Order: sequence, then C-alpha cells, then structure tokens
Amino acid sequence: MFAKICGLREARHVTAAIDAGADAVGFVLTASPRFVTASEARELVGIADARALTVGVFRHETVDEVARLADASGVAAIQVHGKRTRAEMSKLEQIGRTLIRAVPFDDPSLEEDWGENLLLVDAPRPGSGEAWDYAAMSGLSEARGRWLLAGGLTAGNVAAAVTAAKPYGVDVSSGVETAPGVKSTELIRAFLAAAKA
Ligand SMILES: O=C(O)c1ccccc1N[C@@H]1O[C@H](COP(=O)(O)O)[C@@H](O)[C@H]1O
Repeated sequence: MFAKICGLREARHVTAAIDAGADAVGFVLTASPRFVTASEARELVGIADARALTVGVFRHETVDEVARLADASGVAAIQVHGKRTRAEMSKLEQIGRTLIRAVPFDDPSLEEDWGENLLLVDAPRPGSGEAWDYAAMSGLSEARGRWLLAGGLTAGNVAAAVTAAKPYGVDVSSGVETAPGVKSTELIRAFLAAAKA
C-alpha cells in the first residue's frame, strides 16, 4: 500500500515518516495551517533526499504560480486541488513533474482521465480531517487504476477504509497531528504501520 504523509513542516517529521515507510511526503505551498514557504520546502526536499516522492500541494494557484513554486521548492510532484479545467491540467502536465489531481468524492470527473499520473479522492474540504463514506469508492479501482484515498484517515480507520474503497494508496494530514499543523512522530508511525499492514 502506497502511503503519503502530508503537511510536513519539520525535518524530524520528514525523517520519521520516511524511516517508517512513507512512499511520499507532502509540503503545503498554499494557504493552510501547514503552509511552508518554497525555501522551507526546498530544505525539507533535501532532507527527503529522494528516499520518498516529494509533493508540493496547491489549491487556488494559477498554473504559472504552481510552476514557479515547484521550481523554487524542487518538489518532484505537484498535487493540485480546487476547480480545474482540462486545459489547465494539460498545462500543469507540461510542468514536467508527477501530477496528482485532487478531487472531492462527489466530483463528476472522477472516472475521467485528465492526464494526471495519480488521482486523489478527498473530502470536500481538503486538510479538514473530515471522514466520509469511503465505501462509495469501491467501484472506482478497476476503472481508474492508480488512485489515492484521503480525507479524515487515521491509524484507527485506515485499515477499514482501504478494505472498503480498495485504493492504490492513502494520504493523511490531520490524522497524524495533535493540533492543526502540529505533526506527531508517534501518530505518523502508527498510521504507517496500520496502512502498510
Ligand atoms: O492540509 C492542508 O491544509 C491542505 C490545504 C490545501 C489543500 C490540501 C490540503 N491537504 C490535503 O488534504 C487531504 C486530506 O487531509 P486530511 O488528512 O483530511 O487532513 C490530503 O490529501 C492533504 O494532502
């Protein structure tokens, strides 16, 4: 099971996540309690040292702004939330990094391939920690191939969520925090142990 730990802001949490088996680590470059500047993200990308996929997370930024921040931070992948068009997705593809298209679970384009490398299916409010009916995605796997499940996951519910939705991987932020933006090494380890089991 592919696992991404998102919203990391401290070197020790990047190291802990990768040492515990994270396949990807995410840095939020958009407005959020987990916001990091491009130069802070660049330091964290260096700590990851190519041992995990480094992901920059964006929401309302234009394609040009995403490209600029991806360059400045050095992330290997871009994860784009927010209302996007196919035309924008084509331009985002041309940035030349792994492209993750994030959509809420009720998005009508869920089944469509918009050129992304990975689809991420999330709660309507990204980063809110709100759980939803993961079983509603049980039919998605065959049609979509590789997609990630997110939104309100924790060490306590990830196993049941994976059984219900059958994703390729999982993504978590709030569920490994003690308060918004405050990550916990123990919760990161517990989440990865549960997800990988
Ligand atoms: O984490 C944020 O603050 C955030 C802000 C803007 C866009 C995405 C954000 N995070 C993503 O939200 C999902 C689920 O988060 P949670 O586990 O429910 O807190 C995850 O994909 C994060 O990458």
